[in-house]
Amino acid sequence: MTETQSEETREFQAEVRQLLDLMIHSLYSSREIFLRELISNAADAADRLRFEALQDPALNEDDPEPAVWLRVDRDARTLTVSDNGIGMSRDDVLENLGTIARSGTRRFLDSLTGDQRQDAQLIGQFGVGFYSAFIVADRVEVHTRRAGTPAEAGVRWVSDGRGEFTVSDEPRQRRGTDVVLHLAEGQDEFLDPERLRAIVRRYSDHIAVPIRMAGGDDGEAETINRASALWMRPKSEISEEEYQAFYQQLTHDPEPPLTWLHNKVEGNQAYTSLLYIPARRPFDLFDPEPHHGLRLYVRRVFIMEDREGRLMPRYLRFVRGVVDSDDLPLNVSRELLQHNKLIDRIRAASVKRVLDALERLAKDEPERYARFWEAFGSVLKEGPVEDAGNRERVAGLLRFHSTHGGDGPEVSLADYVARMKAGQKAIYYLTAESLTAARNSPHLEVFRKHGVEVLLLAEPVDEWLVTHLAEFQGTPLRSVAKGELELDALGEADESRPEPAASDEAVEGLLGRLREALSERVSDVRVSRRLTDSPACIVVGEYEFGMNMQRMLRAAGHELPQSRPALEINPGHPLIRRLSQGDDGGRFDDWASLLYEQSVLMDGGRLEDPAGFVRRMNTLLSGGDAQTADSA
Ligand SMILES: Nc1ncnc2c1ncn2[C@@H]1O[C@H](COP(=O)(O)OP(=O)(O)OP(=O)(O)O)[C@@H](O)[C@H]1O
Repeated sequence: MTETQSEETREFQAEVRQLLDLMIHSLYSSREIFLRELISNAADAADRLRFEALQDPALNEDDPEPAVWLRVDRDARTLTVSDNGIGMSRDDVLENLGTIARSGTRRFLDSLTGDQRQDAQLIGQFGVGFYSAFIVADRVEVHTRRAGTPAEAGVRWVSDGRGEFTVSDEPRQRRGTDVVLHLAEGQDEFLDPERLRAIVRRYSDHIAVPIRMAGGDDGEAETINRASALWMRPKSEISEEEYQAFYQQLTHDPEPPLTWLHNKVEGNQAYTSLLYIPARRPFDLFDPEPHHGLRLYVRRVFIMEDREGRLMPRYLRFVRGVVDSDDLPLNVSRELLQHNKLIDRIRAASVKRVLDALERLAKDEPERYARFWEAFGSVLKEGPVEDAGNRERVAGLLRFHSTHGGDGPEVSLADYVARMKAGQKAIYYLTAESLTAARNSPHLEVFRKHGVEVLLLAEPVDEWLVTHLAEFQGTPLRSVAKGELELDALGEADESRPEPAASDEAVEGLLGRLREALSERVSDVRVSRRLTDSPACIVVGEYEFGMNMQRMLRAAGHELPQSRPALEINPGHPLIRRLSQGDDGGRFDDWASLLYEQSVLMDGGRLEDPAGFVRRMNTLLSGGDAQTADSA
């Protein structure tokens, strides 16, 4: 095939085009990060080759030592980043470099702030690294061949980054990839070996693959990064800056990590782990498919990034870092990892280390712990659901909003238990759709009156949490919105219950009439021990899903049996008093509906017939004159 026959020109996918436009025109500050991105791709390619060659050594051809090269051609004004990694086939090239937007691209574009410095830092995190070449180059060529394919399968990709790229066949002896940057006007600093060396040291020093550059006048190539596995060095010899730099290379997170744990386990099953707890939440923390995981090495050879969560459970998925085992076989496969005792042991020990560290942080540095909680608290709340074995420990790390706390989520279960009232037998909580809804819920009235603390849970995950966290250190957790309340345990409850202003018979009579009027909608109507200010509220059975949970489940497409809540009324409220005295203007059914409907609304629920509700309310507000309202 001649080159022209194989040549095709394509347009960049729309979002890629937008991205390129941005690279070319606005990401000018910190433009040196392009080198970090290209080196990181090259090193990944080397790692992938090494892994595949474990199964198929022929892929190594006669060039088994992985390396990345930087080459400068002053006359042509090019900088080339080369690797002898896995390389790309023609299809790979088409897919990876232009026709398909990667999932991060849209989100990257959405996250831009307009502040160049900040935006440039986003590049690496969103997996849009390759295109950063166009920050400094006005023409980029990629020459590549996939390992294990013949020389004729080589491919060339060229673009000026302005809308189109061209792909053609190009025989190539060496496997792997060369990325040739034709530097744009004014970018000559990237032809200066000293400058390149400084950038590599700053951003890529701990990349485990050697980065080589033709050095001084003798043309000898020298390795310009450390290319050593930082985690294998003794702790005492690693500076704080080195730990942080390694973290940055691993994550591209511009912010330093909150803390890290570096452990060497000796013995017949030896391994080393270096685990980092980041300080801020990555953009993809809640993606259903995890993008990152701990990096697993076997005797310094990179095996895989553990996206399946074998080394770290999902509720600790924010932990980044490295595990390097001395004892796993080098040809370890994903399947093997699923059932491996050594992996199980490493995982259990790593979880313990992270929980230890979080407990220490919570105890010794509550302010930094609060930062951690803000970033990862809602993920940690998955812990009691996912990890029954560590339920109690994780529960101890949780922080909540509370009727007795300040503005932030700062109350731990231990705090709560320590200040429980004499006679109080449960940790009370309320789940709601939002914090405001929780704070204003009628369910809190009697608790406020008695000064009993209630935890306010307003995140979706909280509903799952409380179904799996029945107790904390022997004290049961109870929803204030479920079942009949037993406030008697608090001693003072009985005397201070709201004084029914109507006679018992009148209230009994009202209950009967309400039951009849609302028989389709509620399971029972009873006198409330919860309310002091509101006329009525909705209550579900002790073992039923709360209203909020029911709404979430339905929204997620679950079919739930129609369960009817109970309606509780407050005989001390003027409205209830009026109704029990028969003062309803001949519109008892409307009043009954209204009581029910306002209770549903206060609970954050939706009405089946909102228009009917508004009509009834207007009728009653205008004095219950049926004629005017109905004919309107
Ligand atoms: N030197 C290379 N060798 C082999 N494949 C490469 C090379 N450079 C890029 N690629 C391929 O192109 C894809 C896109 O690269 P790009 O830098 O845009 O994103 P990415 O590296 O996937 O993102 P992330 O930084 O999240 O890993 C890569 O995933 C890889 O498949």
